[in-house]
Amino acid sequence: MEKPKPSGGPPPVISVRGLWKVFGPKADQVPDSPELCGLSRRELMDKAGCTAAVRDVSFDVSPGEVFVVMGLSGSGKSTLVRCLTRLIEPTTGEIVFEGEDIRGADEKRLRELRRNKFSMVFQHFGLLPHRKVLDNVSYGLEIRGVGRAERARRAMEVIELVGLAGYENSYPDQLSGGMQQRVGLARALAGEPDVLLFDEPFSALDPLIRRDMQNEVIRLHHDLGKTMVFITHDLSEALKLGDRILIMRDGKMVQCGTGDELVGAPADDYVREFVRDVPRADVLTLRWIMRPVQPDDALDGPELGPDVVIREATRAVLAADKPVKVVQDGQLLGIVGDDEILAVVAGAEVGA
Ligand SMILES: Nc1ncnc2c1ncn2[C@@H]1O[C@H](COP(=O)(O)OP(=O)(O)OP(=O)(O)O)[C@@H](O)[C@H]1O
Repeated sequence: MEKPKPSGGPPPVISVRGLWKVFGPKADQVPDSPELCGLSRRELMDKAGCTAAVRDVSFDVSPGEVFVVMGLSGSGKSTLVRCLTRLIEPTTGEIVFEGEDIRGADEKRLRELRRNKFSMVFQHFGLLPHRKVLDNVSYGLEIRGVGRAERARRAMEVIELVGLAGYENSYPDQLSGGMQQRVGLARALAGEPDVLLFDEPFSALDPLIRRDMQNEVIRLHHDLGKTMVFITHDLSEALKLGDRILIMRDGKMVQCGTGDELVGAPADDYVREFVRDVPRADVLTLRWIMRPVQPDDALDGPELGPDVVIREATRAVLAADKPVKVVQDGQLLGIVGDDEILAVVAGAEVGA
């Protein structure tokens, strides 16, 4: 099991350890059986009639983080995220949310958590067709027993936030797909959840609308700072939105890291293949290409931080007649010159 790295930051919002979800008649036996665990997907089905959708996954989500779960169809993304709120009951493992053991929660507490702490945004919006936008957005508040006037006030607030003011009295089928997904977003935000869970919310939208919606999520995240867990099978979406990305394959976590870690140091051939076509200069930072200082290096060149993306540093490095010093907190970490920049821009592999 890959151990999550300890972090010196605030305690995680969600902490998952050794999580398994196995479907099938002998599900409980699989996690503890080295023999069954060692079987391929096909063999496990033939031998025990089981599918291990999530296999021994561990990770932490930090407050305010956009945490992306990525993988091909069937890799276990939806099952993993549904296990977080026990919409799907895990087979074994630990899930701690804001310090509370979710697996120990009774039905009543789970309902409270799902209503008040988590909100989910789905691919197929899940809007109620006979209700106006305003009433769709305030539906969760209604279930919570919030009064009519307060519901309407809060719903209008989030309708404005997602750019739908003027459409509050429309019905869902009068709106485009992108607008319907904005209603889904507004509905998720209305209850002021601590965590937003997105299950491939933009997969059904056409590319331009999809880009708008991605930007909308970035803007909302910037404005509201909510913790988000976002499922996608699209690497460019993952890189655009995710502070960190967990890559799944056949239920297992293959790698969990920042976009530049996945691109600069893929854990295996599977991840390497995934990130192969990503333009390195757009994702990697100077940290990945700096070289140690040599005795004859001129040290009176310009300074840049190690987290500057190579694409943004290219002009400054090439324009300077001395190598650029990579400096953090007053400490010289390394040097970047024309050669290092050109090697990446020309497509050489870094860290592979
Ligand atoms: N209720 C279920 N019963 C049996 N097997 C299931 C069930 N739900 C999911 N699975 C299996 O678990 C595996 C993971 O499915 P899951 O839907 O989590 O993957 P995914 O990565 O979200 O895929 P997609 O992108 O297609 O939604 C698949 O092999 C799927 O067939």
